[in-house]
Amino acid sequence: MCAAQFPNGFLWGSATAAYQVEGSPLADGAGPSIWHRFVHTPGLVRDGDTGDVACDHYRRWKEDVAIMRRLGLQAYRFSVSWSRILPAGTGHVNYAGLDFYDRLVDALLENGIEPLVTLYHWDLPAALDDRGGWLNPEISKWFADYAEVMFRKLDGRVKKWATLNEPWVVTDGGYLHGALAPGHRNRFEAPIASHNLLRAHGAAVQAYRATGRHEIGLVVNIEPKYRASDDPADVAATARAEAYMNRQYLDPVFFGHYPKEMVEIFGEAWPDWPSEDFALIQQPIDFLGVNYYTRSVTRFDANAWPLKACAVRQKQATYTETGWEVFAPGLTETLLWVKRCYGNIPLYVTENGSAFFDPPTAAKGRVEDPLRVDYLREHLGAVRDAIAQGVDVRGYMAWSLLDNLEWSLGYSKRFGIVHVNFATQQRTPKDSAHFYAKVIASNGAVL
Ligand SMILES: CO[C@H](O)c1c[n+]2c([nH]1)[C@H](O)[C@@H](O)[C@H](O)[C@H]2CO
Repeated sequence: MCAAQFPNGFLWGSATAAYQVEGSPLADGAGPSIWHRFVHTPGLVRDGDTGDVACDHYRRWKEDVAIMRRLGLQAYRFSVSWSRILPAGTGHVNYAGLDFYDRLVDALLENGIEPLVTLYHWDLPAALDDRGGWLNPEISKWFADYAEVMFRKLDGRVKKWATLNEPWVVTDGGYLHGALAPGHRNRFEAPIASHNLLRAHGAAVQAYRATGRHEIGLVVNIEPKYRASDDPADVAATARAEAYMNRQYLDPVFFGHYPKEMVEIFGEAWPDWPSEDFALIQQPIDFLGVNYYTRSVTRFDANAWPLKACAVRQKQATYTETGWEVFAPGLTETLLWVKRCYGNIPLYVTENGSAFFDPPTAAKGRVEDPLRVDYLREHLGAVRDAIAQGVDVRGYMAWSLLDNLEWSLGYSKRFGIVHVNFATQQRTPKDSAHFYAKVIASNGAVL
């Protein structure tokens, strides 16, 4: 029997997000986003870091496309900054902003690199936040109108669209715990923001079906929950955690209802949703993007709000700089779980990667990152194992192409396979990039 392998046509790429790499947030008529506001609010981002320059990708995009070409990337997943396109979030279109993405897409295609475009990767126009943002039910129309501008401009050259990146993180970070923009801590707001994110997703998919000729999907983060013991309290806590992080978005999209645990988790803060909303949310999608980083061994914790569950640190495990256990089998399990629970919808691993401290360059022009090479090798093996067990995985996007702004953690955590010297903006492919290039060239055979 031949060794398990990746199918012909498997799409090998990498991923970034607008606010994390572009810089120049207000250039050429762009409006501010909630992240521009958040980073310029003292005390919210480590070391006072901002995305004002980031990786200067807004100006160095040609150089970055050339790096992708040299690495042999077949795809590049990036996000569009809504407030570059519609500075006020609705109304006037800023054509200079559109032109940036128009040129980027053409350059990618000229270099044989397929663009995968995420419409929303957390950087809501500040002007819409002033109108309630994700708490305002009108945002489903605002988002669909913005999406239509992008579809009209790029559809055809862009053949894979994702509406949202990780609605769970947007909600949990931005509205429940407050660590991310817009920094709210309100258990009554969180369900409303989350529900409106899903409504907006549905409205954008509906808009795409009217004019789009290719594929559109949703990107979710999935963190498999392993119970710490068979104690009923731990079993129940694990079920709550799985519902809250992993099923809260997939159940409505695929089944038209929320997991029953949501009422238990949010109590009086969980509204009765209008049934017509689920018809909007449940628009059929063409693929699902899965972002996987780690697992969580979960136990009951009476003090953990609002889940009453927490993760248990694993003694023998390796942990990344972001405190995440390295656990590659969890990626296989996650891909199998999606197939088992939601059917064999085409899947892309739209993010997978690790933050490790990169030692000073051993030799000029070289950045050794052995832990990231190991992480990449183990997790690509996990994808191959899922494919061998019948999961329709069609691509893998390494997070991230470049070291970049890790949101509230600033530039303190490096996920890139390409090192960025933020003082000089010099890019240096790390050993992990050179390893990934060999994986791509052999379609995974070198693993
Ligand atoms: C909770 O982990 C999430 O799956 C997740 C991890 N990550 C993400 N989501 C975001 O999509 C990226 O913008 C982050 O830079 C990246 C690394 O933190």
